[in-house]
Amino acid sequence: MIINGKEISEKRLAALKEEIKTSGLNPCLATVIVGEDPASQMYVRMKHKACEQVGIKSTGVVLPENSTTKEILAEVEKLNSDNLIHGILVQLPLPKHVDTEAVIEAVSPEKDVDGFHPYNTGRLFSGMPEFVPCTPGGIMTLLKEYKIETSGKKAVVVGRSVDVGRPMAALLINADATVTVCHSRTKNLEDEMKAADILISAIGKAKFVTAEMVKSGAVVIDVGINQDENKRLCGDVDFESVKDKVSAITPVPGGVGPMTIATLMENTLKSAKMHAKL
Ligand SMILES: Nc1nc2c(c(=O)[nH]1)N[C@@H](CN(C=O)c1ccc(C(=O)N[C@@H](CCC(=O)O)C(=O)O)cc1)CN2
Repeated sequence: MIINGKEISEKRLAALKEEIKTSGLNPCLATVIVGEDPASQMYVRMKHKACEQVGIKSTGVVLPENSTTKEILAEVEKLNSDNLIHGILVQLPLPKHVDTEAVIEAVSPEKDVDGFHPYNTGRLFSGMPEFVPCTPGGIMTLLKEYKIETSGKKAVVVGRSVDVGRPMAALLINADATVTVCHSRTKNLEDEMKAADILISAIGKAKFVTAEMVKSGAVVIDVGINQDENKRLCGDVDFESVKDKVSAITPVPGGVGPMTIATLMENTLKSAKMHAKL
């Protein structure tokens, strides 16, 4: 089975549009982008377009590549204190000279729709999630939509990044899976991967995962955003070799990516609802 993230994200966005229309709320998302990385510019454009699609207001702060950490923090502070803004996201990666952790920590936890602030990661790891990072959150939605059982399953997450691998592991633990996190220092990576009922690949290497590395009937979720030898977008998984061996697999494009954006929209509405109660 091919897990169609594009279709599920469209369905979720349509439901969100209806909910916002009747909610009486005026959710608003602010994006911050530093520099001119074309991929980051494209993702930010996609986020503003999704806002328009569902009826969320959006506003964008664009800062030059050579902005200092202090200048970025000042912009984030302005957004924190603007009562009309419910969600703030700083597009990552930031330029190398910027203190990314300081910027992430500067976003008010109540507006942290990316779920990257230590307050929100702490809540997630304590089993009391509030804002969940959008990519792993979107993956959990896909698993639920396709009725893929997690309880008691062996899940292997390859990658330990703060934005994907770690929160993914926490979400799977919260969903009663038995979770192994693998990374660049893991011994016998292939053996670990082959033991997985659910394999989440966030490695960042084009077509790294081949059929020999996955168990028959496993569920394979591909978080990779890479380019193949012909400069075409591809995932971490060699889709053609793996798809016939597994019970379910996400394609790239059209799998996890669209769910990242749909989850961001859901988090923004959630934030607007929380602010309305304050
Ligand atoms: N502040 C954040 N920065 C980044 C995040 C994030 O969640 N918050 N995630 C990624 C990039 N990202 C969103 O920002 C993102 C990546 C990919 C997609 C997507 O829909 N991809 C499509 C293909 C699009 C294409 O044609 O290239 C797909 O997979 O089908 C959406 C969002 C890093 N930074």
